[in-house]
Amino acid sequence: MINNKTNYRVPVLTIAGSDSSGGAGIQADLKTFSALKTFGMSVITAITAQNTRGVFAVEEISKEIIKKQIEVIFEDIHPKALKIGMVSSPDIIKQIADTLSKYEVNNLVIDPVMISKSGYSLLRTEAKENLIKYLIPMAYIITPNTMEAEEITGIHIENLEDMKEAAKKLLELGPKYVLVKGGHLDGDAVDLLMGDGVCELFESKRLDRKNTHGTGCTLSSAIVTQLAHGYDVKEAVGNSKNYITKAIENSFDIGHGIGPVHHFYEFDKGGN
Ligand SMILES: Nc1ncnc2c1ncn2[C@@H]1O[C@H](COP(=O)(O)OP(=O)(O)O)[C@@H](O)[C@H]1O
Ligand SMILES: Cc1ncc(COP(=O)(O)O)c(N)n1
Repeated sequence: MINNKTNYRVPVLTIAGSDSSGGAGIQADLKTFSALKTFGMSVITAITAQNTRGVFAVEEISKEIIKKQIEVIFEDIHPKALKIGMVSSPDIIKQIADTLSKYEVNNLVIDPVMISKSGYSLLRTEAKENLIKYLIPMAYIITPNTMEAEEITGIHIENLEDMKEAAKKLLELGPKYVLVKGGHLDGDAVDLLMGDGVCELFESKRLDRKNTHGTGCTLSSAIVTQLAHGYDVKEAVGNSKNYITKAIENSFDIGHGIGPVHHFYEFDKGGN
């Protein structure tokens, strides 16, 4: 995954919420960006008071400062790839879409975060419509888990066939590719990539681990880094699936609830 395409100076961006306990959200994104040898930047959309046991409060950031953060980044350090994670309100979603539309946006990964592993709603009910109408059509790739794919498409997902049906419906909303993550189904952890003539499965053994806080954030951030390094969509998803599998395998107990996955910062001579 780290080879002559790696360039530690490649700028990447996350637009997401802060997780005070460091396992998910902006913190997971920046850790992944660093571990996968890119220069991470952030636009914070909300502050959550969160730990491994749950989310206890959420305060949304004003849409004016969200707009300003995006503008000053794009007018100075143009990201090679970016992701959008937790965005809880319809107004903030619209603001982000309007602001991004002023710039050339490449490699936009959208992780349509809805509910935390601990069961807290991170997307207001009335925000779903704007997510579908304004943000999803701008994406290069969206990465819903099965519950998010169900919520957006109305298709009940129990198996791979259902995942395929949902992926087709999600593509009709406008993103170039869809990765439906099968982490919440029974059996092996199988993710389905679909779009632009591609239909491919990315599989790993299901790991018996309780500490999966931040898996979705980490996977979508890894995809951002691989796109920024110049990999095509299949390589980017494949490399990222390997990274998240290793990160879950090495996840660890910290705190009293659902602990985080492990990020890898080993020195590697492959980059420049
Ligand atoms: N127990 C597990 N063992 C192996 N891989 C897993 C496990 N749980 C999730 N994954 C993988 O982690 C990634 C994130 O998936 P998922 O947990 O479904 O997303 P989210 O965090 O958005 O709910 C996917 O690649 C999924 O297949
Ligand atoms: C700020 C923020 N963003 C995203 C998640 C989802 O992560 P998970 O599903 O692992 O709880 C989270 N818990 N907090």
